[in-house]
Amino acid sequence: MECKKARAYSSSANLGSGFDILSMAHTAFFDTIEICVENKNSGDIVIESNSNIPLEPTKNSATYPIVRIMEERGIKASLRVKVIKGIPEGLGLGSSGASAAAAVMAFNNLFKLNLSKEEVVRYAMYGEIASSGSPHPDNVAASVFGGVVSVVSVNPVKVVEIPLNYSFNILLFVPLNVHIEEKTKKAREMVPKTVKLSEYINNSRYMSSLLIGFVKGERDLIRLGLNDEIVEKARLPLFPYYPKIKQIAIKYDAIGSCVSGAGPSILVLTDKMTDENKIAEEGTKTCNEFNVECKVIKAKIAGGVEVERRN
Ligand SMILES: Nc1ncnc2c1ncn2[C@@H]1O[C@H](COP(=O)(O)OP(=O)(O)OP(=O)(O)O)[C@@H](O)[C@H]1O
Ligand SMILES: N[C@@H](CCO)C(=O)O
Repeated sequence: MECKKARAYSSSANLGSGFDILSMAHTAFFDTIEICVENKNSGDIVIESNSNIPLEPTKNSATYPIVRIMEERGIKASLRVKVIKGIPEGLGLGSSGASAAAAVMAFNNLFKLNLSKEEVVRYAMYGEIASSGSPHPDNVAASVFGGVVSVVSVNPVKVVEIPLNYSFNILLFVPLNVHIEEKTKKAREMVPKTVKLSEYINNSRYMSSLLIGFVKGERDLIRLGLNDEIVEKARLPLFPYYPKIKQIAIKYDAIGSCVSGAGPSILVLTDKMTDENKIAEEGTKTCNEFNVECKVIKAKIAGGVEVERRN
């Protein structure tokens, strides 16, 4: 029986005002997906997992993309898919997206499809439909490409890797005692359908500042760019502790802070000027004030999805 394993890292999407556009992969956590071909004459998929995720192939973000690839390309095979979760689910860390990215990459390798990275993203987006009902491309793009990415087009999928000329570390405030059923689906329903022109202009300024800050290596521009007047504001009830954590981050000279994806995790970018310990100490106290127990994870920018080489 032939098998392939792939690993994909966690991600924080919606960087600043980059809702559904800007995302970064980080080393905080990773998922591993192993796909084995049992035979090539039927199309059933059996899922095994170490975590409490759906085991119905069309409901699991790792396997729904595989179902769609097999349908689209007329591939018949009985598969055993092991979803080894390292990324906690429903916390804004791109858990569903990483599973999808790793599964598509493993399948791509197993069946020698030679998919481009953007085709891997296109198929992995089906995984986000399975988990949240919408094919948002940002988490999967970061898990596939690594680094910081901008999804500049979805039809066709076009992903641009952002050159980073400012080195930074990452702190993530990850709530341990928060579980919101279908969190991203609910969070997407909270986003307003229309916005004020002034909010649109300010958010466009922030995105411009963030991108230029990353490329030119200008700390102040990155800080200014990590703001959002539309989506974070609309979703604030999901993470009421965020404004105070953001203030603490700036007080102790972080580069900046924003919500990680649809939350409830919070992302803080730091460098040598930052007092990370004070941010961690006072930020976790802030979580406690809201009856939330936050764990602080230190991480760095991660690479893209990788097929594990059998030694
Ligand atoms: N392979 C999978 N990995 C993680 N979650 C999965 C997977 N398959 C289905 N799900 C379901 O998707 C939901 C988690 O996805 P959701 O989009 O809400 O959050 P997330 O992907 O963990 O983080 P983010 O907010 O960054 O998208 C859970 O209800 C989970 O049961
Ligand atoms: N852009 C997506 C990311 C989910 O992590 C959303 O905010 O719904």
